[in-house]
Amino acid sequence: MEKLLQHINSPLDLRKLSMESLPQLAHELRDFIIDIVSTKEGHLGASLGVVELTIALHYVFNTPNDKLIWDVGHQAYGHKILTGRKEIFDTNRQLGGISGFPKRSESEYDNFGTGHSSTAISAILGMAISSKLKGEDSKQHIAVVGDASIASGMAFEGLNHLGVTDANVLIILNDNAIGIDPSVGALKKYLTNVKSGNAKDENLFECLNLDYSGPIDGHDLPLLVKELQRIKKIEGPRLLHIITTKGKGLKKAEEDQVVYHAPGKFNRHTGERIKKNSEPLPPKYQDVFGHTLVELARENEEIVGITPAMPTGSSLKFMMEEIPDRAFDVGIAEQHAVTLAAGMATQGLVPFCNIYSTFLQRAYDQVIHDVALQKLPVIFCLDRAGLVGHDGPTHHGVFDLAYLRCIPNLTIFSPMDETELRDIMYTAQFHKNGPLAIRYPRGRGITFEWRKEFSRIKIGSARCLKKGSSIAILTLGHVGNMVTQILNRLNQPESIGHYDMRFAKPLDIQMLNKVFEKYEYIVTIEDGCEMGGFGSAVLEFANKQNHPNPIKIFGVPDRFIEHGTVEETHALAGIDIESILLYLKSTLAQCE
Ligand SMILES: Cc1ncc(C[n+]2csc(CCOP(=O)(O)OP(=O)(O)O)c2C)c(N)n1
Ligand SMILES: CC(=O)[C@@H](O)[C@H](O)COP(=O)(O)O
Ligand SMILES: [Mg+2]
Repeated sequence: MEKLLQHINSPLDLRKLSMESLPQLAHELRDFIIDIVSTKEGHLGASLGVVELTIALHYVFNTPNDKLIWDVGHQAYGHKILTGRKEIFDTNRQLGGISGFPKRSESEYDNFGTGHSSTAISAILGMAISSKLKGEDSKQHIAVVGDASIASGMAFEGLNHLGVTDANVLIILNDNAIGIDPSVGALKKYLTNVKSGNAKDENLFECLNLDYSGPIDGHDLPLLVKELQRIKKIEGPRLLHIITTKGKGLKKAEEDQVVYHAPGKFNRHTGERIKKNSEPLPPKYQDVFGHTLVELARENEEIVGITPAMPTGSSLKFMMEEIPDRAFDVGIAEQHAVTLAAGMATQGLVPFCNIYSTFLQRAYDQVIHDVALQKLPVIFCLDRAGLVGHDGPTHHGVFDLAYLRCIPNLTIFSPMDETELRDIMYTAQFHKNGPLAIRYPRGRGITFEWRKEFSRIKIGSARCLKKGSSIAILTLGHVGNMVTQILNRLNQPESIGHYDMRFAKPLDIQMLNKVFEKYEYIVTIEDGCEMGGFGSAVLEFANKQNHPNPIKIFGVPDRFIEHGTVEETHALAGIDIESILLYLKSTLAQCE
């Protein structure tokens, strides 16, 4: 049979198809997504689950004139393929290729850039109000929001406003009963009741003044099209509740929805995941965090763990399995997670609040107002700090050092390896003098034998790893491991000293004074933004202490870094081995 998808280069082509041929197109679209993601990697389950919805939306609505926003955007692969990016979809998330999320600069069909969750309702309402003000009354505005994302505070703020407007907005609640990990909370319970017909009389969304319809089967394409055509004619704020299966159409992905959220490479026929490497590798920082927390929590009953919706990604799941009473997945609720931790800390608990660096941006005021101002001993474990690679600029954890360093009472540590991570976690439970943030990257460390006995780290203490004579390299965190490779490629490695500073705040002033007196040139390396980060802290120190040494800062420059492998994104940011070597060679030449 001739493929339908090959003739679809835009929704205009799609709209020429008969209703009867749409299920065939859905089948092909699903296959296409599976084909590419099985080799190129990326988010899988969410896009497979909305194949029918994607087709129905572009079939019924007049996109891009009608506005469509995909919340989070990890489910928008079908949308990308149907809106002119089929031929380049194999570049998804690769350096120079298309983004894994909707992006305004990429297509007129990507009405709003997403990546972080729960923004779509506010953004679509903004567009709808703008349409009203411009007199474009017939324009439709649609936001697709998942069941986990709609439970977030920001989504509720949007719904609360939406319900008192007459804006032409349709919210599609895509309810698959799972986020990355199973959805949590009272709203999940409510949605389960609605689906099973056990909800009490009042409908939550109707109470919020939305014209509610559903729940309907989100894989029944004719039904979806019919329902969307009906709803399209209604004015004002509406919500359609659809039920879908994450991973739909690939058995393995339906069966193991957590793993197949983003499974890596897999066999496109069987769904079996392809193992990357059989060589033993050092552990992931995430696993060291997860296992260490369990070890510490077994000994210290005050320890609690918190994650906003990332138990698997952060490895808090280990504690949730072993000590469920003291480990909390609060859903996509970063602000709540931080203030919850603050509340617990007031009562003497020792909260380890694990949040991806990029998602802590959501809870900045809570860090300042609820935690630091009250000097509460909350331990922030900032996962995915630095450049994260293929997720790109929405997810790079590069701003944390700058946005945390300026907050009084807050201590900031970054481990260079697994042992340091364990030791600072051990130390953190005794640190009662305000919050402590521990930032570490996505992925593996360097130490195989990491389950060593704990030792306590002195707050504000740096380590000298190698003495030198003319250039001191000061590093913060895992990026410090680059220095060994750099030294191996230099003719005069003896001229270079290396210091693992560990604390971005407080700095080890004693050590720094010695370093600035001994060495002529100072180089700082970090994987955070160069403005306001660790290098800036060293500059401020030098300025205060009147040290005249030239200081070169290697950090992420003042622009958003695109997606690619971690190595590629480091090179884009100029914090890769080659860029640092270039600088060191020319500086060493001046020292001669
Ligand atoms: C603010 C924020 N916190 C956490 C995440 C990580 N995250 C990405 S997708 C996801 C789950 C979304 O679940 P749901 O909205 O139900 O969509 P589904 O994946 O089921 O389609 C989470 C927690 C995020 N993108 N943004
Ligand atoms: C879409 C989203 O926000 C998450 O799925 C994110 O991509 C997870 O990142 P990790 O793979 O680093 O856990
Ligand atoms: Mg979901």
